[in-house]
Amino acid sequence: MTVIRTEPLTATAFAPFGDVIALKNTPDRIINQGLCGRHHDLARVETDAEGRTGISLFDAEPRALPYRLEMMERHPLGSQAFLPLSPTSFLVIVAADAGGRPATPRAFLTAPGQGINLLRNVWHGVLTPLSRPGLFAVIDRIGPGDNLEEYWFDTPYRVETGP
Ligand SMILES: NC(=O)N[C@@H](O)C(=O)O
Ligand code: NI
Repeated sequence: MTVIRTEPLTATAFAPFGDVIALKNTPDRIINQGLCGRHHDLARVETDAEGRTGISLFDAEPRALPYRLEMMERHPLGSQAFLPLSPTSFLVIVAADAGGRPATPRAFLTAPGQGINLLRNVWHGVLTPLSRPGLFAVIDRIGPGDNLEEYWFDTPYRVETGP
């Protein structure tokens, strides 16, 4: 089984796949009579003309490392963002496309509280919390058509904690 080692999630490393959603060092705007910092426009939310962007809640069972990666998926019609509703770290697995299937995956561990936005049609593992509660706000495309493509690996990968 091929081993994938986790990397810390950074905006630069994740840029080809999407956005890291986290507080900036300083807010873009101070609003609400000076009582709130707005950290503005942090993610590239995408949808097709037939769809709309919706907000859902996912209550997911936690998994553990080492993690057996058997399948990756992508959403050809829109982006998908995951915002943890608790200060927990979760596992984010992504891959470039290689002729209609995932290339070698990369696995990132979020810092507690970091969220992510996956760009349209980016291969990814399903939401993978590593502790309870696995409660996330999910912002993604709602609409007609098939917005889910799955790829099942002949041989699973084993995702382990990085060096
Ligand atoms: N299927 C679904 O709504 N969730 C997945 O897309 C996922 O990325 O977890
Ligand atoms: Ni998804």
